[in-house]
Amino acid sequence: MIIEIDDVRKRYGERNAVDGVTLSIEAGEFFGVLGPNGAGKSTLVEIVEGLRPADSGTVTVLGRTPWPRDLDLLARMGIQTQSSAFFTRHTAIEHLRRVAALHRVPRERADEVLQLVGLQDVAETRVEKLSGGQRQRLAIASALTHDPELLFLDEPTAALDPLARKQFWGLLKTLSPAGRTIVYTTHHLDEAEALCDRVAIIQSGRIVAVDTPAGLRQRTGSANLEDAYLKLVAA
Ligand SMILES: Nc1ncnc2c1ncn2[C@@H]1O[C@H](COP(=O)(O)OP(=O)(O)OP(=O)(O)O)[C@@H](O)[C@H]1O
Repeated sequence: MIIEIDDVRKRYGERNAVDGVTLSIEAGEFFGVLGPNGAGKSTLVEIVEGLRPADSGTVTVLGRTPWPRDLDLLARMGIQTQSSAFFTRHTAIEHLRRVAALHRVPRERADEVLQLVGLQDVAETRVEKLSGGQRQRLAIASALTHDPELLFLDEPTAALDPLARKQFWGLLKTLSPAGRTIVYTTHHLDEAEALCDRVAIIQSGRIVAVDTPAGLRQRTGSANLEDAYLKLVAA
């Protein structure tokens, strides 16, 4: 298992943001984390990333404990967030070269990841001039620069129009070759259905279901994951 979460809890005042979650994610899985606003998805994922501590329970990531912060472990993870930081006055390629330098990987890796996310045509465009979709691609390229074994994606298609979003799926599908594990948080259930090997549905800090999209459809007698999700969170 790449990620093992055992009875993790996190409270903010009176609120149980994460309320006893136990979950394992295998190497090479494209794993979706789904759930309503405020369900505790970000809190759980941030605990796994080592960005915040749990109150109780244990988390093991790549055989190590993410909190207190483990720099060796961080070097093996790529994290794309909604607020991914950019060197905005740089061009796209300069930005990626800075990121490559921070990770101490060869400069050429910047060109590789630029190409991987399809941004070669805007290599010399300043980051602040990129469109929302191009920035999303750049955020993913940044998270991939050091070729992490484990990649966290937080709503990578949030800023995209419906057509661009579908086109983006092609890119997302290429991100998990060679056993890379992906933990992917989203509200887009069609996307989760198209991309994820398994998903966890979280509600009020607890796991409602963990299964393949097909398993959830079958279990709930639903035509698609969105219907299955709506039945499960309403139950
Ligand atoms: N730093 C914090 N301080 C206090 N409460 C917090 C903090 N972070 C999250 N919460 C609360 O914990 C609960 C879970 O929030 P979290 O952001 O993990 O949910 P989420 O599932 O990621 O939601 P969304 O889909 O809206 O991003 C919410 O009630 C939220 O208000």
